[in-house]
Amino acid sequence: MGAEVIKQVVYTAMFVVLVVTAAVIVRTFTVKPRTILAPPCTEDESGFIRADKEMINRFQTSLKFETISWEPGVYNVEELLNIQEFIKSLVNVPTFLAYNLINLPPLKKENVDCLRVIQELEDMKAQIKYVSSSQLELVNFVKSGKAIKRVSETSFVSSQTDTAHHELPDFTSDLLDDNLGHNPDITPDCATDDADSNTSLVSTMSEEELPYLTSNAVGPMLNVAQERSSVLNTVKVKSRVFTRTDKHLLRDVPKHKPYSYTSYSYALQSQREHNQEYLIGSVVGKKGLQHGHKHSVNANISCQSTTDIQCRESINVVLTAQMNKAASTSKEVSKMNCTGSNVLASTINSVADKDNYRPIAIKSSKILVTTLVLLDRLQFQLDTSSNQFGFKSKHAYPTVHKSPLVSVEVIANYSLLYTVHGSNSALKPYMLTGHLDVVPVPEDDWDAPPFAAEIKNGFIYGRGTIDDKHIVFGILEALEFLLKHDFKPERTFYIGFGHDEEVAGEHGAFRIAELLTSRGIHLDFLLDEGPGVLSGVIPGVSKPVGLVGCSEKGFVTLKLEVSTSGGHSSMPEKESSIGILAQAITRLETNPHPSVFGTGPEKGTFEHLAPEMNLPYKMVMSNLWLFYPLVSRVLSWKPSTNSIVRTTTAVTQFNAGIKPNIIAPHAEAIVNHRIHPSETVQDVIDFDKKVINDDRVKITIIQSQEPLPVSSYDDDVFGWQIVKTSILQVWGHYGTVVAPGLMPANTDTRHYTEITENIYRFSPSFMLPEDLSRFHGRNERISTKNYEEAVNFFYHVIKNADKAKLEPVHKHGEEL
Ligand SMILES: CCCCCCCCCCCCCCCC(=O)N[C@@H](Cc1ccccc1)C(=O)O
Repeated sequence: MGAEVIKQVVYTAMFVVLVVTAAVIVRTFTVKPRTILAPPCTEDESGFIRADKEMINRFQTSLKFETISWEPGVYNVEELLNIQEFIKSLVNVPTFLAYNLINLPPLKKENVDCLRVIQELEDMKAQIKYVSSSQLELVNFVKSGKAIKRVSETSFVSSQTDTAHHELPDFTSDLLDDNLGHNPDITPDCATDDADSNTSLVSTMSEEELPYLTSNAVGPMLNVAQERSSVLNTVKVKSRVFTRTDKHLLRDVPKHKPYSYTSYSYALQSQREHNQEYLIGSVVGKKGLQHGHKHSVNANISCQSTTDIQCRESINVVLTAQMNKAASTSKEVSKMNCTGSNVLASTINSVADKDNYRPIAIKSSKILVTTLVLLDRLQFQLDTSSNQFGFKSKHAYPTVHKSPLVSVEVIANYSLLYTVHGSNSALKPYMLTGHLDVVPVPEDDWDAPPFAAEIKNGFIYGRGTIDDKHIVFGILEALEFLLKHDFKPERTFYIGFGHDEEVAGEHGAFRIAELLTSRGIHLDFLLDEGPGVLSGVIPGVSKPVGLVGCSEKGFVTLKLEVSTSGGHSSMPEKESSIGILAQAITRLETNPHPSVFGTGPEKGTFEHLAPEMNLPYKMVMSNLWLFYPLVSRVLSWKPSTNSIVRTTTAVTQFNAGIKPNIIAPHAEAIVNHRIHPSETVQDVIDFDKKVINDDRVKITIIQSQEPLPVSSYDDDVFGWQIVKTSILQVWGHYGTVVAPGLMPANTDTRHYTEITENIYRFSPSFMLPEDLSRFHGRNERISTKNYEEAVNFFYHVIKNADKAKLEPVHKHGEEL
C-alpha cells in the first residue's frame, strides 16, 4: 500500500516535471521579438545631421567652466580684484552653481539653503568694497545686520585715510585688568545692536584660573557666551578676553630682560538659529612686549567643526592687547570677522609678524577680515557658457531664437521654457525636457580636466556630458537644423530646461510645470533623461538595449541620530553614540529590503528582452512564472540590476565626534533609500524601524518622494511609440532592441505628473557597464559619435511626433 502511494507520488511528480518542462520549452521557442515598423536611419538618408566641427564646438563650449578657487586669507590687490569679479559674476550666474557648490562635501545638509545663499550673494554684491594697505588686503563681504555694517563702514574710513590720524583712544591698563566689555568703544561690534549691549564680553581671571584657561579655554567661556541671548539677523559671535600677567608664561624668558606679557584666550562662538550658541573653537596665546625689542604675538588657533559652520557663519574676534604696559596703554589690535581657523591664523600672523607691531595694530584697529562666508575651502565652478545662457545660446542657435514659431521664457530666473508653436491646435502638445545644472566634481583625478571639454580618443570629457548637456544641446541642435530646413510643426511642443534638477528641481521644473498647468496645458507625453542605450548591462542580452524609464523609483532620505551623555574618554560607557549608530547602520546594510522583482515595470523589461536573449537566459526569462526567485537573485548581484529589484539602501553620510579624548555625545547618519514602485515611503520607514529595532536611534525624514506612476508602454500609445521608433531609427543598425524599464534614480519628471500620464525617461547615450559609474562620477564623457546620435535622436523625435499618429507598431510580443 505504502509502495503504491510512493509510486503514485513519483509518477505525479514526474508528470508535473514533464509538463512544466514542456511548457518551458514551448514558451522559450515561441516568444517572438517585438518588432517595430520604423526603418533605421542611415547616414545617406536626407535628414541625417552630421556633427561637424562647429557643432562639436558648440557642445564643448557648453561644458566649459572656469574654475576659481582660493582659501580665505591674505590677498594682494590683483587677487582681490579677481575675487571681486568672481563674486560679481557669481551673483549673475545661474543658481545651480550655488546649489552645486554648497552641495560639495564636507558641508552638511543644514548648510544647504539655496535661497539664503543666493540672497547673501546678492547682498554681498551690493556691498563689496576694498580696503587697501601694503600687506593686509581685505575684502569685506559684509553680511546683513546693522551692527556688522556699522563696523565695516568704520573700518573703511579708518583704513582709507592716513592711519596716523586714526589711532584708537588708549585704554588704561586698569581697563585691561578690569572688565573691558564695559567700555563701549571696545565692545565687539557684533554686540552693539543688542538690547543688552552692556553685557560683559571680557572678564578677568584669577592667576590660578589662567593656566587652566590657556590650555582649555573653551569650556568656561561657553557658559558666559550662552548668557547672551540677543539675536541679530547676522552672525553674532562672542569673544571674551582674559588678560593677566602670567608668570608661568615668563618661565622661559631670559631673566635679564624685563617682560610684560598678556596672556589671552578666546572662545570662538557663533550664534545659530534658535538662539543656540555653538562653540566653534578657541584662540589661546600670549602677546609679549619686550622692552627694547620688537613686540611679539604668539597665538594658537584651534577651531572645531569649522567645516560645519563655514558656509553659514562668521567669527568675530576682538584681539585686545596691552601694547605698552609702561605707558599704561592698550589697544584693540584687530577685529576679525572671519571663517575658519586658517583665516584667524593668517590674520593674527600678519599682525604678529610685523616688525613694528604698532602701526599694523593701528591700521588694523577695526579690520573686518575677509568674510568668505560661502567660499571657505570650496572650489567654485563658473559656467561661462551658461552664464546668461539665453544670450549665448541665442548666438549659438540663431534660427531657434529668431524664429517666429518659437518663444522663449525665462522661469525662476534661470530655467528656460521654449514653446514651438504648431499649426494644428487639434494635436495635443508634447514636451522635451533636460536640465542645465551639473553636479560638482569632488575629486580631480580625471583623465582629462572635468571642465575643459577636451577630446581624447574620440570622447569629449566633461562634467555634464551625459548628465545632462547632451540632451539640452542635442535638442537645440536638432531644432536649429529643422527650422533652418523650413520645418513648420503642426503639433505644438515645449522644451523645458530646468536649472536645479540635481537638487530636486523645486525651483526650475516645478515652476515650469506650474506655469503650464496655469495655462491649462495637458501634454500627450513628456520625454526626459533616463537610462539610455545599454550594451552588456542586462544579463543575457548581447544586443544593445534602448531602455526607457516608464516609471521612477521614489526616494526617502532619513536622518538617524543617537545621543548619549558623552564625557571623558577615560571613563567610557559600554556603548557610545557612534557604536549604537554604527550597529543600526550595519543592520540596515545586512538586511536589504526584500526583492519585489516582477511587481513593477522591470517585469516589462524582461518580457521585452526575453526573446532577444541567449538560450539559457532566454529559457529562464521567458518563464519568469517559474524562475522569478532565481532571476531576482541573479539580478541582485550587481548594483545596477539590483537597483530595479528592490528598494535600495545607501548610507551616504556619517558624522560624529570632535576630539580623540571626548566621547561623542551625538552621532548622526544619512540614509538614502530609492523606493521600488510597489512600496511606499511609510513601508520603507516601517521596515527600517523593525530592522534597527533600537529606540535609541531617532529617525527623521529629511526629504521624500513616493514612486511615480507607471506610464503605459503599450505599443499603441503615441508617446511610447515615438520614443521607441526614434531609438530604433538611430541605433537600430546595431541590432538595438527597445524595452520599458524602471528609472532607478530621479529626474525632474515628478513635477510634471499633473500635466501628463505618459512620461518617458531616456538619455540618448550609448553606455557600456563601466560607463554607469560616470554618472556623477569620474571621467564623465560622451563620444563625438554618440553626441551626433543624440542630436539625430531628437531630430527623429521631433519629426515623428509631428505626425498625427504613427502607423501602428507590428506587435509580436505577448505577456510572458
Ligand atoms: C536593468 C538594468 C538597469 C540599469 C539601469 C541603469 C540606468 C542608469 C541611469 C542613470 C540615470 C541617472 C540620472 C541621474 C539624475 C540624478 O542624479 N538625479 C538626482 C535627482 C535628485 C536630487 C536630489 C534629491 C532627489 C533627487 C538623483 O536621483 O539623486
